[in-house]
Amino acid sequence: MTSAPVLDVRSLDTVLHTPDGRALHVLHGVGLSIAAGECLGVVGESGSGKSVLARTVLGVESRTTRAVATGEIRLNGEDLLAATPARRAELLGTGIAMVHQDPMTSLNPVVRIADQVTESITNRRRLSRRERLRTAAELLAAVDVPDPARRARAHPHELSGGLRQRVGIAAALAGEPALLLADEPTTALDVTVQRTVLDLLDQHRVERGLATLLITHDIGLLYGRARRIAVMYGGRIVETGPTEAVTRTPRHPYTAALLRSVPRVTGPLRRTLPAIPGSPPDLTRPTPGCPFAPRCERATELCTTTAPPTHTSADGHTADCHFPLTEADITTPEELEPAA
Ligand SMILES: Nc1ncnc2c1ncn2[C@@H]1O[C@H](COP(=O)(O)OP(=O)(O)OP(=O)(O)O)[C@@H](O)[C@H]1O
Repeated sequence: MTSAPVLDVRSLDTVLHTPDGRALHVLHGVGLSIAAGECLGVVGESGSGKSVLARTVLGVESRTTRAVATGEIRLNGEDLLAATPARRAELLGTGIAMVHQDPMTSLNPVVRIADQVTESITNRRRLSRRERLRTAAELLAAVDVPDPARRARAHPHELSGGLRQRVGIAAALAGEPALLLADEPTTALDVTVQRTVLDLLDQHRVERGLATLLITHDIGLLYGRARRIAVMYGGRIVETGPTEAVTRTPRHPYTAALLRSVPRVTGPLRRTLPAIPGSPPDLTRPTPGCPFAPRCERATELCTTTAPPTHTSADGHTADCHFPLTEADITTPEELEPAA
């Protein structure tokens, strides 16, 4: 990569302080970077810390839980963890924008679409009602919302789920951010609508040179979209590298298990999907070793007592594991076909 990354995260730890007085150490030493126009796919099971990572980068907390982040988050070189609250607020929408899982929860039901789509613009300068409607219609047209002038006057409940997600994307793009965080942006949508929404995100990423962090629990969605993948487990990035390398020759046993649980699209019509035995780590009981050890077939005592080293290949493929898989161990390539 020659250009400086748009997003550069190093040694990021996030601890959540819950209203009942617990301190949950969710993110551990997370590092990643995304260049302009690049899509990084972040994949992992439920509870692996993907959303906490996105919220930490965005700089927003849930209403009840205070988040304390340490390490480095740089946006075009600017140290966000050292930025003032006023500066972070200024960057919301204009530097970093987020597309949420369920647009019904991120859109305000009683506010007209035009006012929501133009919010990151009107936060900075006044627009007349007529200007808001015209700008919103342009933004909606750019994300292929049919009849945009009429939709700009509507409220969220008057639109289908797919159109609401397009409104969410229009609102995210309105402030011309450098970085887009998309947290399971199509989970709430029908399978047929999912692809068109992901294609739309791809189109704007390429056209605008947007750095995109695409969060999903479905590794199959990332084929052909993400140049690189980061696999999260227990709040850590346990494997990362070019999509092709990570999916064809996974090094971490967790990634291999995740890949085995992707539905195959060739061969016999149905087979039972292997779930990964065991459950995700309990954040209230941190382990000194590898968080995946209790579920890993390859684990030895070393794995439960000692943090795993990072193995790095020349193509930037890394895996944090005492006993990474080798070519000889891998059985997934013949089984895996990119999701159609
Ligand atoms: N506001 C909160 N208060 C307490 N615990 C939280 C809060 N938000 C997240 N957590 C905990 O942090 C951990 C990581 O959660 P996170 O939502 O980031 O996972 P995820 O990988 O995004 O999962 P999913 O795919 O289900 O969205 C979980 O154990 C979760 O229970």
